[in-house]
Amino acid sequence: MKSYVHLENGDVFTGKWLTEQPEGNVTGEIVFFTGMTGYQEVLTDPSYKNQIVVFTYPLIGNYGINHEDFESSKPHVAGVIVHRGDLPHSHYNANSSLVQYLDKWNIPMLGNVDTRAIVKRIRTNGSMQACLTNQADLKLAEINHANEAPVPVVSQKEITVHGNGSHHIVLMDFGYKKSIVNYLIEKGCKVTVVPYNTSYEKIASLQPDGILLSNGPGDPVELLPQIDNISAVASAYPTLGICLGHQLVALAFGGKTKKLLFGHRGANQPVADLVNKTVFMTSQNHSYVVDESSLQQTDLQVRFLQVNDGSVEGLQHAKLPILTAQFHPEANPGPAESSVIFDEFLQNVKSNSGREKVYA
Ligand SMILES: NC(=O)CC[C@H](N)C(=O)O
Repeated sequence: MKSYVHLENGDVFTGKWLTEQPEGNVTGEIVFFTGMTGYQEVLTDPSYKNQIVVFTYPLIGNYGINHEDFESSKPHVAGVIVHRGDLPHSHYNANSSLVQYLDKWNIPMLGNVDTRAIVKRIRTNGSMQACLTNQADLKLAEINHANEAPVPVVSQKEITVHGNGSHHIVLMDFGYKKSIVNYLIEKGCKVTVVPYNTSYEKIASLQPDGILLSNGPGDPVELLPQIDNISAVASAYPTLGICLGHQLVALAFGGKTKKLLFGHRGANQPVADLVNKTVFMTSQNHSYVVDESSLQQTDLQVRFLQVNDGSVEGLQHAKLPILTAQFHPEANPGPAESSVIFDEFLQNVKSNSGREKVYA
């Protein structure tokens, strides 16, 4: 039976279900990921909540699914589009196939799709809404189905503590990837993960040495009701913002964000560090960027730039120990060379230790 990918602009592509076929139509924003590997991390990164991911590498699933590479406890993507995704897998660490894993969570995967043609269309028309379905004809309203704001759904509801190192980092969870916590623990931190809307007062009562504003799904502007709280927290402690966390710092200190035509998602995105005069390869997954022109009247300075399109990839504050990265210094999937960002953050944490916590 033929199945279809309908794009918001009217384009239709055919495919075949490689997983159980879904009960109804599956809608979401269609985006593409260019890494050759890393599908397990992508599927379980909460930043992909409500998105349909097209994998550009034509052979997905060939090393199966293992116990170690999850970025959270379950997959968050709305659907998956591949060229081939059901060939037998082989890896010493694998304990299920990609198809078995997706079926367990009722996430549909459409295969035999001309993924290159879809990606070319997204690159021209921009990211858009899409629908995976058995129906050859669909009305635009059925494709343009709005999804609920994703951060309140993916952020954890309880406070949890991880590791027992000597630097205490409070991570505000907008949809965090496990690798961020693992990195901090490896570097000698105790990490307290708190829900995205935890108040400044509650965070202060935890006596953090530093704050990590995590990655997460959706448009940063959806979190404007939280922005005064985020500003109070970031102004009071050495802070590192990653991806959505970076965008939230920009909004909290007077900057603006805007949507890229088709986003950056992959494992070979070059970034220039304007302070250290270096270029490194990074792992990325974002649709939105900080608008450089909006930073002029603020205390935020551009620290990192995308080499391919010149967009803002990170910031530092002129007076406060605040550092941000649009890319993922924790990598997973992808190159780990930008993990030095964690060292710089922890240096800020150490330099601040023993001082009054509140700068104001
Ligand atoms: N990985 C992220 O944190 C993504 C940030 C934001 N949701 C974006 O798409 O730009």
